[in-house]
Amino acid sequence: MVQEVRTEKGEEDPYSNALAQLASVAQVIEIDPVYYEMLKTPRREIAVYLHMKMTDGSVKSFVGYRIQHNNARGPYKGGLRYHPMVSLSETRALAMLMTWKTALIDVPFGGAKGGITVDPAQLDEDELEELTRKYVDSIYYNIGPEVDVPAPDVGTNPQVMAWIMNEYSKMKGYNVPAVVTGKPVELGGSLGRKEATGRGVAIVAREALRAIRGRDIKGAKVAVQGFGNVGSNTVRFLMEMGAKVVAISDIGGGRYFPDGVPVSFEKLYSDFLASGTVGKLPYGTPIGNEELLESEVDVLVPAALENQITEANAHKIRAGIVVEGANGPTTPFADRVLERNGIVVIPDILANSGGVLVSYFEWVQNLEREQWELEEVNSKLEARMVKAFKDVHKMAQEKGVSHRLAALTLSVDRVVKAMKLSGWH
Ligand SMILES: NC(=O)C1=CN([C@@H]2O[C@H](COP(=O)(O)OP(=O)(O)OC[C@H]3O[C@@H](n4cnc5c(N)ncnc54)[C@H](O)[C@@H]3O)[C@@H](O)[C@H]2O)C=CC1
Ligand SMILES: O=C(O)CCC(=O)C(=O)O
Repeated sequence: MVQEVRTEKGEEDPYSNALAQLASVAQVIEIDPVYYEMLKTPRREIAVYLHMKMTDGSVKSFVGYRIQHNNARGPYKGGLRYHPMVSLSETRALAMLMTWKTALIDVPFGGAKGGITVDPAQLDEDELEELTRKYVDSIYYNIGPEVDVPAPDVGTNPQVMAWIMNEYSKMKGYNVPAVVTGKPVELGGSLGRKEATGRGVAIVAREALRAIRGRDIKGAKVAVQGFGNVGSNTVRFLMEMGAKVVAISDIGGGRYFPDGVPVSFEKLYSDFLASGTVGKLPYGTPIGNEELLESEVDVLVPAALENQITEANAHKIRAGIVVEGANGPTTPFADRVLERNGIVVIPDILANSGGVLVSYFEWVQNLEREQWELEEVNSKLEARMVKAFKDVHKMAQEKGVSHRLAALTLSVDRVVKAMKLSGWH
């Protein structure tokens, strides 16, 4: 028993929830106690303090993390988050989720996550670049194409990835595109990576609705919370599939469209950019975040942050299925309530794995100095997402367990096998 690992208490502590998920797997398959103990904690935790001279001459300090959970199946892999609520517990939990996600979608990576506790909207472009470069300088010895490969997450984007690549490459003395994924295409990023997570969420929603409810995605009513990279692309591909997107939201508010979004996705997105938030779109009726989550739809996609479906609102959810675009949007308590109410949850590690899958494609392209056509990326993404869904669905049916437990069980089993074969003990 590792005594120093303490977690905050409460339903919404991300690391406690990640540990609870791991414990649930141990009820389904036998996990050698040595490996179970190893999986409960990350292999390495890095905390760095970044001191910055701001544009106005003041000095500010920020804390950044890189948590490396497991690398039995390959280099550590996972996104980098810039958000004021970034914490050690959250980053630990997200790193563990990445280990399960890479195993489930079966790419040769382990799991990691990084973050800086900062509101990027409060920094100007120069400050953001400087902060990113300082972070890279501080974790330089612990990242690299064969070591740990960061990628975008909440509050970061291809530009931030470009700075990471450049700072790392400067220190190496030569160009190292494979140190990071989600880069701009001009710098070796993969075609299709930016849209990949949302595309994958839409594919999994389509498959799940068909397999579980016997319904076609065409005409199905959908609500999507969050309109960033994942949320907006999920809306885009669901609209392309003919779904009726009746509610969308972001941090600035939401909009309800009883008959579906009344304009094309391109128009919706340009109106969103012009108004700066979904809450100020010139059409649709205003809808609150809670109301959106509780709307009566075939598919609900939480695609913002953790802990959106909790003890407080789980009993009010009226969706047919919940497809987790975000990481950790449903607490374990809420999971049980939804299951009892017959609402199927398609878990994060399956639903949003399209992002890391195309990150893997990007890494391969970088190592081989190749650029794949968009069609090749998208058709590989489609095939792998459909297969992953089918594997999880089959396991859920055979074992009579939730899709989350089936997905976690498949993943943990693969990671434990890799640890065992490598002789970890
Ligand atoms: N970017 C990626 O490729 C991947 C992201 N994810 C997960 O998807 C989720 C979203 O990530 P991104 O779209 O990349 O981040 P983002 O920073 O691009 O967008 C986040 C969105 O959530 C909204 N939001 C924040 N708080 C909200 C609230 N209380 N109510 C409604 N909306 C709120 C923001 O306004 C924004 O629209 C996160 O959980 C992330 O870890 C998972 C897999 C890959
Ligand atoms: O693309 C990646 O490497 C990881 C993206 C990520 O952070 C996630 O899937 O949660």
